[in-house]
Amino acid sequence: MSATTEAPQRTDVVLRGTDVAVHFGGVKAVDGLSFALETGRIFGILGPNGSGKSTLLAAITRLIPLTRGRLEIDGQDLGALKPAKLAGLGVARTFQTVRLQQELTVRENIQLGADSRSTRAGSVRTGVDEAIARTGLQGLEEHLPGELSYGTQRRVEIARALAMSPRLLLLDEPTAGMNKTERAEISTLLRELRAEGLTQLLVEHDVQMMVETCDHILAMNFGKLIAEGTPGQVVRNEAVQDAYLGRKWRDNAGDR
Ligand SMILES: Nc1ncnc2c1ncn2[C@@H]1O[C@H](COP(=O)(O)OP(=O)(O)OP(=O)(O)O)[C@@H](O)[C@H]1O
Repeated sequence: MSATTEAPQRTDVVLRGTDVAVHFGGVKAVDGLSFALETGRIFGILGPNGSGKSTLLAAITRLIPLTRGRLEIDGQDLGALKPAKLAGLGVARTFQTVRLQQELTVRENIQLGADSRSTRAGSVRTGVDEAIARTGLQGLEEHLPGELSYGTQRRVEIARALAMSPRLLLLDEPTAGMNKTERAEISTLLRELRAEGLTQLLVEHDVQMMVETCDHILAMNFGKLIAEGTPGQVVRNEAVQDAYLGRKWRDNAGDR
């Protein structure tokens, strides 16, 4: 890992969840999660399909109400906040399926992010041109999303989120549809942003990418936390291997 992608040593909590639960009738999509995301670190959520990862992100962004528990950004209770106020708190996200304005160009989509920019202390300032450059979209600014590959559209989503100058960036499978080289580029970008102090929460099925990118991983199954720790600790955890990874990761996790 290069010096520019090291995690800064800070300990203040950006997002805290206490006994967070989201139930859909009898389905306990998220069921009593407690966690603390400290400033300037990359947190990952690992788990099989249906384990509650996207529901947790939706709860954090106030798209789905909590059944129980509490979420706080910088100590402020999210339950009392309208979803539209989240950008002002510096929370930006990308979605599992691309959600770009199809009739707007790449630049115009990214400008939308800049228009809802956070002015909050601790946010990472990124202008529209810088967001375009950092996500490798130069030359594509005047294209419509439909003219771009799926992987490139996902980069536009990341650029739009960066243009919001976030303090907390939530990424739901940001590298889905990307090839190995593109995934490595995104991993490098996320680690550069971490070095600038940006706290990130990453949901991703590519375990290798998670191991290489994250400082701390929360592993979920059936809405509950089954393990957490460094990537190495989590991929060596037997419950995680049984639920999701398979045993090949036991001896193959590296030292992280
Ligand atoms: N709006 C909803 N209404 C009812 N059940 C839902 C709703 N959204 C999610 N669920 C259920 O909640 C559980 C958790 O789903 P969720 O999409 O959060 O899992 P996930 O870990 O993100 O899965 P994937 O990896 O496939 O994206 C699943 O059983 C799902 O069917």
